[in-house]
Amino acid sequence: MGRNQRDPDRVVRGPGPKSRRQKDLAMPKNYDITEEQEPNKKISSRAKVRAKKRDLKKQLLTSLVEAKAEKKVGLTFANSILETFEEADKIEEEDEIKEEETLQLLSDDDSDDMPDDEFDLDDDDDHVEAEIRDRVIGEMRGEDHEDDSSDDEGEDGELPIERKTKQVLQKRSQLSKLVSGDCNDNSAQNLRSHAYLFDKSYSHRAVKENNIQTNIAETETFVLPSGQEIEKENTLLFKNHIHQRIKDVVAVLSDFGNKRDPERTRKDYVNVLRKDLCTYYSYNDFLLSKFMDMFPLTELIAFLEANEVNRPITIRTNTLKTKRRDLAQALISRGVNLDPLAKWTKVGLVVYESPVPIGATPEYLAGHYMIQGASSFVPVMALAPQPGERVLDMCAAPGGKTTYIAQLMKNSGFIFVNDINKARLKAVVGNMHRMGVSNSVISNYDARSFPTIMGNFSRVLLDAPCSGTGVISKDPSVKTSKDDSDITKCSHLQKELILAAIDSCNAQAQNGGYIVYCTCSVMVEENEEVVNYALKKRNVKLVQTGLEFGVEGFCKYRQYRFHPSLKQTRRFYPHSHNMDGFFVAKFKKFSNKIPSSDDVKEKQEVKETVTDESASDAADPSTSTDQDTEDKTSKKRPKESDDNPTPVKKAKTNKKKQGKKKSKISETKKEISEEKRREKKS
Ligand SMILES: C[S@@+](CC[C@H](N)C(=O)[O-])C[C@H]1O[C@@H](n2cnc3c(N)ncnc32)[C@H](O)[C@@H]1O
Repeated sequence: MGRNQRDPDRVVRGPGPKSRRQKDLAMPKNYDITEEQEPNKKISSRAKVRAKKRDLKKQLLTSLVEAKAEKKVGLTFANSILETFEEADKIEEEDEIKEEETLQLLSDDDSDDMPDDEFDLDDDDDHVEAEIRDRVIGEMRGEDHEDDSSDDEGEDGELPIERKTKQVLQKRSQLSKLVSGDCNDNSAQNLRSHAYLFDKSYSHRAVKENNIQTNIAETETFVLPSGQEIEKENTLLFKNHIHQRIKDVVAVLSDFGNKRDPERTRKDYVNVLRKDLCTYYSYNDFLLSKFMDMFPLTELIAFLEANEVNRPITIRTNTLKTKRRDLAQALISRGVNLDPLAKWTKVGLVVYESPVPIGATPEYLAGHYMIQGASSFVPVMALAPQPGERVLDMCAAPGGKTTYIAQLMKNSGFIFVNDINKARLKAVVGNMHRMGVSNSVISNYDARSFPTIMGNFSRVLLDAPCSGTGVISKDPSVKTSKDDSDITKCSHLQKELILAAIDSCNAQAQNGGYIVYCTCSVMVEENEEVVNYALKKRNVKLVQTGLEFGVEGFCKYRQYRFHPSLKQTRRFYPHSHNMDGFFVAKFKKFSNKIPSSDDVKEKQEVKETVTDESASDAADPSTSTDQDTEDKTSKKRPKESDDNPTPVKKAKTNKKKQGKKKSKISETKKEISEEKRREKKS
């Protein structure tokens, strides 16, 4: 029976598909057909599949437009995808006609001239899709369109449907290439995931075609995706979805009054955002929450993004052997593309491109430069070691900063180079030899005991072991491997090391008495908290680092309240300074006496009462050089009788005359001793 013929005996059971179809014309264009939205409407599984495909096509088209606009894909490639669309559509059309005919043949319910499956509400969406596609094709192709249609004549004996299927399969392999490529870019990533799904969707069609037209090799039909491929596909789709939600939630949080859902609190949004950021950037909840506490939203995203990107390769000229200009010239003649690193350094170079490995050039092997992140220059510049001085590098391996210290000291005086890790010390020895450093002594101690071994240093550098939260781009394992206890452990060790560093330094050293503390962590517990602890426990004060850039350290941070002079410390971030996250503090030691616990308490109280004085002191820009700083501090420095630091010796309790103390302090002291007495009794 033909599709237009009617059975005169047929009983009409209700409105035919045509009338139902007319009702649907009133639907909005972007109406999405799901059983949920229209529970009574019975939708065939085929219609659902087609609706899904339409969605995929739309997404692919959108991604394609984005990727093309951002020049992430070439015109030829864009064209090939669009052609795949066209071919796939043609196959689909022919397939539908065939299916209609089959249905017609099988069905005896043919009161209307349309098969049931045809009223699948596609038309409006199809029009929209066709419009988008035409627009995209127009935009994409422009004048450069290369017409490669050559389907007038088929190969020997090939039916048109076979030919088209083959073409689709060819295009599919092009799509697969795109899908399998690596990408960091969002639009390209979108395009890939959509292309992948689209490709998969048409793979099934290709299999179907092959079942009918069996003269296409079986291996070309459908390749079952591997577990890895499926995983990759799911990850890509999932990531795109999460990324979009992050953007949406950030948009709401940035204009909360207007954009919020009144039913939801800010906390609800923040919780969703935190989870999504953890998933998208692969952090554990602990670390991400820490970063969320530290940065405002937009800065947080910038920080997380910066952690996904490698820092520029930078090198430091070894002025013991060459000049920066000569080194640059030598490397340029080897085809290296480089530039001076920044205005703040006269020895740094940034390397953009190199045809030879930058760690294996003759200049490198001859020790003309050190490959060193820009952030590693900073603490040594703050330390400002002078020729002829006695300097200690407490945690030195592999010796990047030590070699810089040596060159600033013009290979004179002494550098004591220590590290607890013997294996890492081998790298120090290698670097010293290569760089021609001859003023160093290498030791292998736990630096916490260093004051009992040696003292009397003019300057001490403590580049402390840390959680590495500033160098995530170098070591992404930090994202998931650190928890609260790691940070606490680091902080504890750092506090012990900083006291040892201060105790190894001689407050009376000529032009010296400086300690630089630094970490490649951005955690407050490892930075400001450690510095604040040292301020309480020893006779040191913070001075300016002499660095022109970096952001001030925290004086107030959540539950913490630090000494106001903490603003003299400097923080460096990957997203604002394009260098690893870093923290630097410079102390001036003004007495070799180690305060007793009573003194510490007293010191704490005095500090609280003289807060404002310290703050104005800290803000004084004239403290930018060592000499200036020392002059300033010497005015405040109490008279010393003990010129020679003997760190092993325990300092005696320093009893000051009660009469000179402010009444407030003595009152507090009384209270403390009262409390002690009460404790003893109880
Ligand atoms: C951040 S790295 C130092 C990097 C080095 N300053 C440089 O620029 O090449 C920290 C170093 O501290 C060392 N370290 C850890 N605990 C130590 C301790 N208790 N005493 C001495 N060194 C220690 C580690 O072995 C590690 O080499």
